[in-house]
Amino acid sequence: MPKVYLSIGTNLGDRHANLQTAVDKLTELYPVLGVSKIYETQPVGEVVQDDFYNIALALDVPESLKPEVLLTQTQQIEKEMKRVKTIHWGPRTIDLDILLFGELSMVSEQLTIPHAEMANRRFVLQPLLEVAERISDVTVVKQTQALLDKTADQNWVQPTPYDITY
Ligand SMILES: Nc1ncnc2c1ncn2[C@@H]1O[C@H](COP(=O)(O)OP(=O)(O)OP(=O)(O)O)[C@@H](O)[C@H]1O
Ligand SMILES: Nc1nc2c(c(=O)[nH]1)N=C(CO)CN2
Repeated sequence: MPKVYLSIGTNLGDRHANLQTAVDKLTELYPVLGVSKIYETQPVGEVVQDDFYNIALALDVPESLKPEVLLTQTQQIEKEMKRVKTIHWGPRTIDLDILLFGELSMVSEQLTIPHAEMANRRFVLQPLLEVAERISDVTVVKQTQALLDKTADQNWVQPTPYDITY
């Protein structure tokens, strides 16, 4: 069964509750293999906005699952959580990104996998490394560690004492 890694971010409202709600909705769809700690992270990009909470998690998905279907499901969760699209890269209740989908590498109008920006984002790589370590995914640990070592992004990423339950 392919492993899918997602990144989830929020910087509006009750950030801990937003992450927990998104994970609860995902557990109704697929078994969750592991979740990182919650990280508080400095906003990346030009927009002046509040700090984010970010997590990464791993899902066990069926071989038959098409990435486009997963995207529709993650976008449905965003909709249900009343994510309102306003400013590009601006504040959001919840944002779910597909980072890795098994061994798949693809670029289409809708989807780029692995995620196009992940290599430059400490707020993605740090939680991804942690969850890959938690589930002993040696390949992803190695790849992610190499990317983290290279990242020039200086924005801070710090673990919070909060955990997601699943
Ligand atoms: N790996 C991926 N995971 C999720 N979405 C992706 C991925 N690759 C491409 N996309 C596309 O990115 C589009 C925009 O995603 P999203 O709304 O999260 O954008 P953003 O980078 O957060 O910026 P914006 O502030 O413009 O919304 C989605 O509609 C989706 O089609
Ligand atoms: N720290 C942090 N910064 C961001 C984030 C995010 O999730 N975390 N998401 C963004 C839009 O995709 C833009 N900037």
